Amino acid sequence: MEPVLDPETIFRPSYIASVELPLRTGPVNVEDIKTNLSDEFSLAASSLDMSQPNSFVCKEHVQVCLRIRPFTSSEKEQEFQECVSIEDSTSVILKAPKNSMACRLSEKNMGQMMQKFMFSHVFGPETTQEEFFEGTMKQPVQDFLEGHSHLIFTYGVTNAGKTYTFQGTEDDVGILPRTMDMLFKRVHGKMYPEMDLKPHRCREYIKLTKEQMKEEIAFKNSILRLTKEADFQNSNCSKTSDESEDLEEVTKESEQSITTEGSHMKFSLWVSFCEIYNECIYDLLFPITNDKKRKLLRLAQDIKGCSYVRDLQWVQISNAKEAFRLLKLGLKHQSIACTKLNTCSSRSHSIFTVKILRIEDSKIPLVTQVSELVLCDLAGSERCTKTRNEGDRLKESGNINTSLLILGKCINALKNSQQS
Ligand SMILES: Nc1ncnc2c1ncn2[C@@H]1O[C@H](COP(=O)(O)OP(=O)(O)OP(=O)(O)O)[C@@H](O)[C@H]1O
Repeated sequence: MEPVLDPETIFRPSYIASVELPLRTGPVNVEDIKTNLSDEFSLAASSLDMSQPNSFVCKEHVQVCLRIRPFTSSEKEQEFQECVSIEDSTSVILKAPKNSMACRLSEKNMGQMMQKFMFSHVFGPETTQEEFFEGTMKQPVQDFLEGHSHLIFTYGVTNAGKTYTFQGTEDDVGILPRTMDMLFKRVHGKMYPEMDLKPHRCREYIKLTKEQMKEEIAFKNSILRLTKEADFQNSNCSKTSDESEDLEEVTKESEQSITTEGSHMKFSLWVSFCEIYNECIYDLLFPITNDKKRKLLRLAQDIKGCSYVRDLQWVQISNAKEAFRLLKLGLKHQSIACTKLNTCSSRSHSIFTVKILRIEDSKIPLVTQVSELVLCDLAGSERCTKTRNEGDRLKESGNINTSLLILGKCINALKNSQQS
């Protein structure tokens, strides 16, 4: 069914923000999640050198890119096309839709109101998935491989195109599968073969005993077996590529593996996938307990005060295909429902995290660095018309507090990067 178009909400840009996290993140006070963060924002902003124009961007700690999706066929029939115009590669002009209340009011008072917005980069409707990946993700992925942590998130109201940008479609995959493909192409031939070193808490790692390693391998096998069952034939929401054929096209440059590392440097890659749904955190890779309930996870802090999700499963992956299989398994468990504008709307914030252990592979392997790449697809704030998951009582997401948790992480990163 075609969605009902609402002139007040028709301009639906989506944003992708990329935050470089400092090597050591400082404490995130879990209680702060419920506080008003506007003060924090101004604090972080005031600690920047504001004599520099646009100093967020100058220092390159935060990049905010705007992607404007093409109009759908039903939108084309409406008179919305003139609402947004791209001025140049970093700015857009917005006008209220002609028949909207905002337009009528502004015309009455002072003529049609226009607003200009600036971004790190603006991507127009003709931008392909490949071009968008090249323009936004290639550098962060490269930095990540060199040991810098990054937080990437898509942000926008329902139907803006966040999930399309994040996951993509079967024919044209989005930034997440492309990221995994680039990562594995780069570390090709340099994978650490054992599973004895595992990320732990925030940026730590642990050495597994032989017994623990066996358990780890058994767990990985059981998860991968589950992924075989996780096809999307019964789902209306098949959003990812089945196999990695499309990914062959990802940047030619990315096909070169890392050559700058010492010959003993190896990489161990681990992923986790969770969602925040109505303020509760669930593991998307291991969601069902014996009593068929989803296990609720909690935020915790390590001794340095860095926050992490306790008991979240980390799975070691050996190639991009394994990563896609885990992504698909997780998506099967994600909370999805209908909104007025999107029949297949993500109702939770999904967080896919990749951790890389850089390992000096000598007689006694030594982890020299743990870095993380956090990819969040934030739910658009909108009331649902019906839920997909039977028995769901809570039908709304886009929850303010959980969004603030992620924003809080950004602020924290900003503050720390000012200090360092
Ligand atoms: N760049 C694009 N090119 C073509 N189609 C797009 C593009 N971006 C989004 N779409 C289409 O627009 C619709 C809405 O996109 P999507 O589901 O990604 O929105 P969303 O922001 O994730 O919404 P929600 O928050 O409700 O989950 C989908 O049908 C999607 O295929």
